[in-house]
Amino acid sequence: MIGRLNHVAIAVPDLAAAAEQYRGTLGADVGPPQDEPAHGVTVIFITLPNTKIELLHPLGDNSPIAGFLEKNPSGGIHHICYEVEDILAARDQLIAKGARILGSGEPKIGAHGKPVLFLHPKDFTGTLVELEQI
Ligand SMILES: CC[C@H](C(=O)O)C(=O)SCCNC(=O)CCNC(=O)[C@H](O)C(C)(C)COP(=O)(O)OP(=O)(O)OC[C@H]1O[C@@H](n2cnc3c(N)ncnc32)[C@H](O)[C@@H]1OP(=O)(O)O
Ligand SMILES: [Co+2]
Repeated sequence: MIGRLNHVAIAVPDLAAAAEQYRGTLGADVGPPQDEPAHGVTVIFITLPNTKIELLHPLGDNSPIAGFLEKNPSGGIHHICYEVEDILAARDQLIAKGARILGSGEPKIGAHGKPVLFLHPKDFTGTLVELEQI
């Protein structure tokens, strides 16, 4: 079911400072900020040779990552995103195996313009898993 690692997401308290750390200190290829109001975040993608890092910062009053940053004020790894070929088929298989899909259960369009879903962290060894259809 899951394929390539699409990205590892890091929630950060200061997006500009984190971007400069990756650009200036780590010499990485850092993209521009992208507001994603439907997801309650602003994201910056960092392109690596074999995957991406997604820097996340809350956007708006009801960001789903606000609680995470309250518990982790310095920031931290927030989720991991795997690629799938058919997100609805993957969802239905996961539900049949007892996994919980977060939100309405219907995919939303993510930062790459592709459908994404999130799986409950308690079902996957304390790790928030995102699936992105490629
Ligand atoms: C623009 C799209 C972009 C893309 O890649 O395309 C994105 O990635 S958008 C990213 C932002 N959106 C989401 O994260 C959506 C899914 N997330 C959620 O719905 C929430 O964050 C949720 C439900 C996972 C957690 O919400 P909240 O922290 O408010 O709830 P709780 O405090 O009740 O947490 C329940 C339980 O889960 C633990 N938890 C929370 N976040 C994480 C995490 N990132 N990794 C691991 N565990 C997490 C939390 O500590 C609670 O555990 P407990 O033992 O009960 O304390
Ligand atoms: Co993501």
